[in-house]
Amino acid sequence: MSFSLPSHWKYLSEGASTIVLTYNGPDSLFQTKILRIRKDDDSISNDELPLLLFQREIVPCLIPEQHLIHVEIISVAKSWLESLALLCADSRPTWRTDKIAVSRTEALLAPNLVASPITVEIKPKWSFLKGESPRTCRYCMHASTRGWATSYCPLDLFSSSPERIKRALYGLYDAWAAGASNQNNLRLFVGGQIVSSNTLSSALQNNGLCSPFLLEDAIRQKFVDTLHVSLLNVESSSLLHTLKRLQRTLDNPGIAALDILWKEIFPESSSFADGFHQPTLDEWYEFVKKYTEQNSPAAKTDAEKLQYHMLSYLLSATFKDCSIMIMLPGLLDKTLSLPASSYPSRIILVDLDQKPVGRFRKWLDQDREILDEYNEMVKKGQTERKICIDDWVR
Ligand SMILES: O=P(O)(O)O[C@@H]1[C@@H](OP(=O)(O)O)[C@H](OP(=O)(O)O)[C@H](O)[C@H](OP(=O)(O)O)[C@H]1OP(=O)(O)O
Ligand SMILES: Nc1ncnc2c1ncn2[C@@H]1O[C@H](COP(=O)(O)OP(=O)(O)OP(=O)(O)O)[C@@H](O)[C@H]1O
Repeated sequence: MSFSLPSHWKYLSEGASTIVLTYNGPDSLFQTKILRIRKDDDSISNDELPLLLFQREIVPCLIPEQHLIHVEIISVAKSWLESLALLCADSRPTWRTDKIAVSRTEALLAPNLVASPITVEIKPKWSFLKGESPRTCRYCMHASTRGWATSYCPLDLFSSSPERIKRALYGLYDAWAAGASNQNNLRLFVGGQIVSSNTLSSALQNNGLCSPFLLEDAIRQKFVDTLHVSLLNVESSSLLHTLKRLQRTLDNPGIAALDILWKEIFPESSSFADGFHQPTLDEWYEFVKKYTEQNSPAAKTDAEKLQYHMLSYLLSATFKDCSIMIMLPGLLDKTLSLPASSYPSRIILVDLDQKPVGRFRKWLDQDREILDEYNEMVKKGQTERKICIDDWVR
């Protein structure tokens, strides 16, 4: 990256582990790319290769290629990252206090998915009901315990009912429009820039995507209708169904059951998953082969069974935390010549990083905490128990 100036990169967005920038310089090599750089975190390794190989070799065994992007590794220098960190400091949300990991020597380049007239990013989260909480889904409990005002339920988004999908989209839009910036389930990009509810209307107008006379409520309606058509399209429905199946089946038998299994096999172990190593690429291959083969022989020993379920849960965590980027040619409009079949132009999954094994303990504790806290809130009358409907039939 030495030939690209840090000032050519513009902050776009970020998650818990990475910051993403778009290119605004003269080099055509980067003009269609984003740069994804890591923050100081509990990442699985100091170099990007294991993450890249996981995305290139393992994920495509489970997700059709047309919903994936090709990611490349590039070298970065410490001074270059330090300059970049300074340049993007003011653009970052104030509540993200973590820093760019300037000592890392590699970053990722990926196709820029927000270059469409409109890109919608949905982070759908968990699509299923868990045994420990047979009525309220994990997302809805977690949102309540965090004091989030939202009517979005992932089980609606992943349902087979067009009405429920529409309800989920209104829920996502309304929470986003209320400006809760730490609610990360919906992000909108217009003309390559991230937009807020305050800037949406002007961004749409400036990009010739809506008339100046369209009121806020009409934009909301049009936006939800456009997204609804896009998600009901065969390719999108099939992707949502695949994601739902992977999340659910890979999570089986669940983190609490895994903890029990762990204790049975390692009674001397001080803590759940303590000493469990990050799977190698070969171990991932072997796992995916067994998972995808219908008639694979059952694990022979308890240790093999544990290894299988640990990898399975680790992989489920990736799919429970990924985001969907939906690229749109504009807002659906009967006066435009574009047929409904052009919505979306593409639908891609991002953030398919391999999760670090150090998270197992966090996941076990967090699930318990969310469940206990939510039950307590219901008991104290601080919230009414939400009933989420899981319509999974295979
Ligand atoms: O545990 P969760 O469900 O809160 O998920 C975390 C996310 O929180 P969310 O609930 O989406 O606000 C969290 O997102 P935010 O920081 O809230 O944007 C991260 O995605 C985190 O994963 P990672 O650190 O990037 O590997 C996510 O952690 P993992 O559970 O995937 O380890
Ligand atoms: N290829 C891409 N093109 C455009 N924008 C992208 C692309 N990949 C990621 N982004 C944006 O950057 C943000 C952060 O990326 P990503 O989700 O991969 O980071 P993360 O730190 O792993 O996030 P999380 O906290 O959700 O796990 C995304 O939410 C999205 O807005």
